Amino acid sequence: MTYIARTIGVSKTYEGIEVVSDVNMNIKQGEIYGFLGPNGAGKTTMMKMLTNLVKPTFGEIELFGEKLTPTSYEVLKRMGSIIEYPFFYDRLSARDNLELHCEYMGFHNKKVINDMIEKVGLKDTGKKAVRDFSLGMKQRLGIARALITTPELLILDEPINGLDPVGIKEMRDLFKRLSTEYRITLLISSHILGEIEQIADTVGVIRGGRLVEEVSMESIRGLHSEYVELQAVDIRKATYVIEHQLGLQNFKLMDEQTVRIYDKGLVPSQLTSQLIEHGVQIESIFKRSHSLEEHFLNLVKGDGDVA
Ligand SMILES: Nc1ncnc2c1ncn2[C@@H]1O[C@H](COP(=O)(O)OP(=O)(O)OP(=O)(O)O)[C@@H](O)[C@H]1O
Repeated sequence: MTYIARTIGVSKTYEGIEVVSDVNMNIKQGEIYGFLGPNGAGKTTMMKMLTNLVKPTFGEIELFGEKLTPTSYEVLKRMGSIIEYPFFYDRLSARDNLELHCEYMGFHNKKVINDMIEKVGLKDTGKKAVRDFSLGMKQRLGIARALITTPELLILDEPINGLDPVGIKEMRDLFKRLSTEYRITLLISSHILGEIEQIADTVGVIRGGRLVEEVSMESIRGLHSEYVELQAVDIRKATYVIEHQLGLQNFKLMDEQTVRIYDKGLVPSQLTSQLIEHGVQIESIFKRSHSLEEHFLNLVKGDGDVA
């Protein structure tokens, strides 16, 4: 497994208060890593540490396999970020803003500007001043600016915050494109699950400065599909009926009395009538669906505002 960024036991204390505690994050090359947590959980602080804006009190950070130190300039050149709200000259156009940025950064390859403007979908804005941009357009311009040095890793703190549904959709599409077409690894923070779950490959959940979960969305989806749970006196007989009479394959014996059936095509009324017909005494039967939302809400319970 190639990790583009890792944190090893990272903590940060401000004025005697530990706001990030012993965090181990593992961001794989090429993925979209969704960093989810309520306001004040420590997302921005983590991102600032990853970009060398803030030094960890304890622990280590590895970027592109190298330990991050105060002089890791080469490593930092391989990443782009938007952590605070990006500043623009609001009387100037998107292109002029990006040109000024290149000059300021001493980056002489201005040819990339057109590519970046196109990449983030601002090609048609022409001479329009940034002050007349929507919030979504400004966010995309910020991303274009962060992409100018063609980073391999892009770190975005709450990039969807405040956008309307159209803006959110455009931003999501942009993230997917950056990931699939341009192979950029993305670390995106949010306090809203719905924003993260549709795009992320891996989700890290932070609460009160602690990373309470880091998991692939694929495994989470698998875990939280719907199932029917059956309790019966003679569970062996019940599984025989499930397998041979109803032709179902996807079930799991949980204990001496309980079986969970994951088959999507299962009709519970059919199951009960077959079981009764074959003399199986049913103790209980119910359909369960533990949604993704419930799962994450349970993880951050107590802190309130993860939606
Ligand atoms: N420079 C600082 N000095 C003191 N405390 C700080 C500083 N920066 C952040 N904190 C505190 O650290 C905690 C975590 O803040 P952080 O901004 O990392 O959280 P967050 O998850 O990004 O939340 P939000 O989405 O509200 O920005 C908060 O309690 C915050 O008040």
